[in-house]
Amino acid sequence: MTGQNTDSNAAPKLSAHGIAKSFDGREVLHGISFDVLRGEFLSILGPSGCGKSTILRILIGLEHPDAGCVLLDGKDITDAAPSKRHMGIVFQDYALFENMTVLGNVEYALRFDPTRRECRTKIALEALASLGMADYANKPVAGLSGGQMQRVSIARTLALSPEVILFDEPTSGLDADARLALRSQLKKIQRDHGTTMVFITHDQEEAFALADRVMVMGEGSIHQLDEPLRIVENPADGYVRDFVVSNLKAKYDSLARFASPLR
Ligand SMILES: Nc1ncnc2c1ncn2[C@@H]1O[C@H](COP(=O)(O)OP(=O)(O)OP(=O)(O)O)[C@@H](O)[C@H]1O
Repeated sequence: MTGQNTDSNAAPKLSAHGIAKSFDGREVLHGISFDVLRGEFLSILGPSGCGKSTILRILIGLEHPDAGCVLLDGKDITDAAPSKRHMGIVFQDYALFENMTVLGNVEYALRFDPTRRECRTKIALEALASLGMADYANKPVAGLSGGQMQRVSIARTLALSPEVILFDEPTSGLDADARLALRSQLKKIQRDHGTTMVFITHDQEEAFALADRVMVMGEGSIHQLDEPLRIVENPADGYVRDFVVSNLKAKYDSLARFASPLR
């Protein structure tokens, strides 16, 4: 694996060290280690079944690793409850209450936070505004498009001011226009809020369009972690070249404008 950190002086926000995980006697993660830098957008790219969601679930505490540890700001949180990790997660299927309004959904989680309960409507409206959904606040969720529902779901996570947001293929149910709109909103949130983001996808173009760095996974292991252009210019091995670079190149001949010739 190459290119762990772009700045060796930057303390990582989130780290995974030697994470291993088996299900039913089959090891699906083989001692994975990586850092996510403060305020960074890290895309985790890999084919279906390679272990992307399992990593995310371990980072947020929905699964416990068999070996290894998770650090947040250098502190071991491997055994901490998900609610104590200062992280939010956004799933592909939105997980909204369809019988409630847009505002009701975003306010819901804030009701359980004594420090924010009183001003939950203001916080929820600000989060919805960040996603361009403030005008929909009083509409029922049931009538929204998939892209709008996903934006509400992200606003609900953002309202809790997580230090890290994990995204589990949030665009895979959306059409091309909605995907593009959501991508630019995520980048804006990253810029405006300085939130550290980890985004998993099996779509090469999406991973490269969004990320400060991309982590390319094969079956349960990391092949390369680096900045997008560096991966394009210097794929670590044949797998990265075939799964990522050739794929991108086939999709976009224009890639040749900024990449050196593929070897
Ligand atoms: N709770 C579980 N019980 C048994 N097997 C599991 C469990 N969770 C994941 N797996 C298996 O672990 C492997 C990795 O799954 P994971 O969902 O992490 O992959 P993924 O890369 O996110 O795939 P996809 O892109 O299809 O969601 C798969 O073979 C999956 O079937």
